[in-house]
Amino acid sequence: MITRLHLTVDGPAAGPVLLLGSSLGTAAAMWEPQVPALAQRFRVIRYDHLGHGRSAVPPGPYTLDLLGRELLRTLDDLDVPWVHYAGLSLGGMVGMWLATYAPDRVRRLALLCTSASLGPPEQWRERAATVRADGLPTIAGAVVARWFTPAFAAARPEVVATHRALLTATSPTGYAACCEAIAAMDLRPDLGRVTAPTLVIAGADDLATPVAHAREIVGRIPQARLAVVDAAAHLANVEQPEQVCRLLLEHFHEGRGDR
Ligand SMILES: O=C(O)CC1=CCC(=O)O1
Repeated sequence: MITRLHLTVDGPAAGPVLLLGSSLGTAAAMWEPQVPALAQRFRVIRYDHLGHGRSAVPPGPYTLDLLGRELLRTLDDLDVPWVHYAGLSLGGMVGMWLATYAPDRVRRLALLCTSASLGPPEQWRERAATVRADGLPTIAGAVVARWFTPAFAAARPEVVATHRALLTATSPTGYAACCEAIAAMDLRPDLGRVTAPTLVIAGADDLATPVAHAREIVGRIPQARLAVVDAAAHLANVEQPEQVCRLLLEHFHEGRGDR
């Protein structure tokens, strides 16, 4: 099977693989602030979720199980036995799925600005219906307002515009189908199966996936610890690029002797 996921690959061919998963309504470009530093040590593979970026857009609804299995098939296609994994928001949800149901494939895990259960489901189904009917520009203002703090948005309007453009370039079909995956998701009961040492990063000002959601994940994954990044909303890796990069490098570098 040829993978349906679009991949962007950087770094040394022989380096340990670090897989990066992006948030709902973005794509590989979301990780630009971290890639140059990460790619010095790791084979960095950024994938676009199904229905996002340059990946295939099958008709929805999707489930976390579908998104996770698609990624697992991609690793099989690439003959990659295990990865380090970092994912933000939807990327973190898929990372939790992978580390829960294929624990041998994930050596170290970083979960950024994410949640194991992000209700209420009706709101996600309504968002999906709105996007299918009226397109992404209808919701872009409200969504992007949660991606950055007001201070950052005022200081860096060009960064906000770049990320808004990622959102509005996303397929409405793919976006809506992923909203339905989030609506139906509850990863909490099985998080105890995760064996990978896990770093959970939360943005102190994240209204989309508040710090309490990060604490819940830390409470359920056996070897997890929390880092809260100040002056950061939902796209914490964009708003505080150096701090997040340092946290990721430390976490994945600590794993150089694992297994
Ligand atoms: O789009 C949002 O409101 C926040 C979000 C939830 C999952 C994700 O990837 O982003």
